[in-house]
Amino acid sequence: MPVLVQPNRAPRRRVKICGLKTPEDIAVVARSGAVYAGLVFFPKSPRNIDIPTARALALEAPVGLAKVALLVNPDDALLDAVTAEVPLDMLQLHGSETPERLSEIRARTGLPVMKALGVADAGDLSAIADYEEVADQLLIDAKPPKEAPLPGGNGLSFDWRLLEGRAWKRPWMLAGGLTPENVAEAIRLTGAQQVDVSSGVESAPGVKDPDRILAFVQSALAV
Ligand SMILES: O=C(O)c1ccccc1N[C@@H]1O[C@H](COP(=O)(O)O)[C@@H](O)[C@H]1O
Repeated sequence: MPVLVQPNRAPRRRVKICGLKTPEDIAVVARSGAVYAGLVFFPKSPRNIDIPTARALALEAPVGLAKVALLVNPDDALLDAVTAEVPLDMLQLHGSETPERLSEIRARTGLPVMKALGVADAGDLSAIADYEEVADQLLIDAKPPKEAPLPGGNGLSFDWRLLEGRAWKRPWMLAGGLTPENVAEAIRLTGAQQVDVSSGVESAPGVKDPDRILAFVQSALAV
């Protein structure tokens, strides 16, 4: 009898590719072995898409590719509009949402929430404890500089040694300036089992590069 499932051979590490805008992006991400596809709802971003486009992309995604909506301080109207139209598996909250607001969003949408937290130095790590009880996952990203136009997606990294040996209460994802060239080192230093990338797999802002997506996932899963 053929063996259809080989759980012991499935990589434990999970990769998210964020800022997908076209059916071709979805196809290459699905083929790459990544398990999360990020859809950005933030007008200032070069990766922003409207709700009908997001719906079409989400419907293209094969079973097994989780659709993650990236939102920045969304109000209830935006949450309702996005979740009514787009079949989603998780929300990524990349603004200054408080733990209380996170709980509200979780209850309102019925979706798991991943809270992005920016890190520049050791002092920023104290915020992790504030969210560990309410977030389903944490996303640890580089803190954007004050003048940065975006709260994330800037291709900036932080000192990964700050996370070395840390005990985590929640599943978490490492982000910020990851590339096919540096992701393996980032994983080794931080012990991250999940990694997220946007600008590091682009040929221009908002334009995904299939070869870089494939190289990124291959490097991340090979560690
Ligand atoms: O990708 C964006 O345009 C974006 C906009 C607003 C908030 C977050 C955004 N992206 C997220 O930022 C991190 C790091 O991205 P990068 O790899 O350094 O470009 C990642 O979690 C993206 O999902």
